Amino acid sequence: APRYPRYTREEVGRHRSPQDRVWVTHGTEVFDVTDFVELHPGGADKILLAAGGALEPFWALYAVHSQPHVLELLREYKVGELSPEEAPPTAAATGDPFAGDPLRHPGLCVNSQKPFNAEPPAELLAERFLTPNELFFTRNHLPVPAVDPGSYRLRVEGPGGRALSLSLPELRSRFPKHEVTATLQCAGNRRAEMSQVRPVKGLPWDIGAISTARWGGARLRDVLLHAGFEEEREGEWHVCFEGLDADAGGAPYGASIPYSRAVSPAADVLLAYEMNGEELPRDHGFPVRVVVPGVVGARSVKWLRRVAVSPAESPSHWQQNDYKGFSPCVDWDTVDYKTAPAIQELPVQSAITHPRPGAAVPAGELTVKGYAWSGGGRPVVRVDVSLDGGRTWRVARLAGERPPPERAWAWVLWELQAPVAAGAELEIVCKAVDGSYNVQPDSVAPIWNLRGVLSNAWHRVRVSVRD
Ligand code: HEM
Repeated sequence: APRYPRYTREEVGRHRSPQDRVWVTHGTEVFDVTDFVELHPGGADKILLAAGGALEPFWALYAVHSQPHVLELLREYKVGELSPEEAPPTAAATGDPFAGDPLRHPGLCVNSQKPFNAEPPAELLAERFLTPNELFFTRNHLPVPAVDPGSYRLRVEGPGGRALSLSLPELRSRFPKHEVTATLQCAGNRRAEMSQVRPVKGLPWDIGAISTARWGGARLRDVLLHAGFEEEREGEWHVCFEGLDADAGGAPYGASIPYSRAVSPAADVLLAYEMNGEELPRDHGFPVRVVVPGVVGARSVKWLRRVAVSPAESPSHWQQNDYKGFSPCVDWDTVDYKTAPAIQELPVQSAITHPRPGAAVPAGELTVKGYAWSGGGRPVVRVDVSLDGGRTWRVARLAGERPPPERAWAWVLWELQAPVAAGAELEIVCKAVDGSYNVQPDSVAPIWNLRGVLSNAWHRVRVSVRD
């Protein structure tokens, strides 16, 4: 057998265009597929999304590739093997607190490198109900902590000093594993549209700061009851979470949820150690994260080190002075964060993932695709789609099974087919309705807010139909 040169993932990542050659990996093998790009039955644009990284997360979305003839074809393009002893740089060695961050898939659309914030390409977002882990949107506030699973301990505390310390094997063995399919969405999803109205402060997320996974872990409820806390508490209590990620001054990321949600068996709040059947990836909170279904992603604290029952909300910056909504009349000179509640359940949301803005689509039958979701476990009951800017409407077909009422934690994917005539200019619009008949606002300006959160106006995509 031929001996192949060894490459690091970083070296592979430098080959992302026909000019620099297009390299991809599959397993531990490296391929130069530059000459295949134009021959790809799925299109050159699709194959380029994987350029510089692993094919697996993309092929997980398109089952056509799990056929022997595809692997055979790939074998012709082999140029190397991945180095087995790829030692990542450490934060201590370089003085860069982000140097120990994991390697990411180059197909992600990056909004900020340090801390790392990235979303999957919109055209792939709704291709599958479960988002592959490598493509799941990543929202980090700080460097990714390096956690040794052997010495990891989760502390559970309350007033009066009641404390429990759990190792990873204890968390896995003492509590039944509970699985929940839940969508997480960042409060800033679709912020880019809001900044077109007036500038806002924050990462310019497109429509991809939302993803869905099957999470596995212990129920927070079971852990709290095991630690001696009761089913109900008089008055307003909270459960505060702290991560192992900390800023330069040592302050950890933190957030809290109401006690009633934390102990409710119907709320399905998890201390998750699995994501889509695998251990949590480092970017998603290895070894343990909170997953609060139906609630803004900011409360699903990653790299969890401490759970504390408290009479007050988390004192963290991100609970007190961020992730809150304000009137369009409030600016940075007048804002008073104490006057608004922390965002918990999110409003109803939907977006078009296909076609993309500015596309030139063929005449004939057009397929419009997208996602829809609502907070608080409210199911999406309908998605309306317009091709003429909202003058006339059709009802999209919702895919998948109907979730149990009040526990609709995951998005629905929807699709609409409609005939379109050559030369037409279309303004495609979508809007979702949830089980409480909440609807999305028709435009962005009336919900504009200085931090660019809760951006859920009708999603509009302009395309032209080719002659
Ligand atoms: C080197 C990498 C790749 C190879 C060798 C490859 C190969 C192929 C082959 C042989 C087919 C036809 C399969 C059949 O019908 O029997 C196919 C179809 C397809 N591929 Fe890929 N592919 C690659 C990467 C990708 C990526 C990264 C994506 C998506 C991001 C993708 C998306 C598609 C789609 C959507 C089709 C179906 C096209 C259709 O039937 O209309 N492929 N690919």
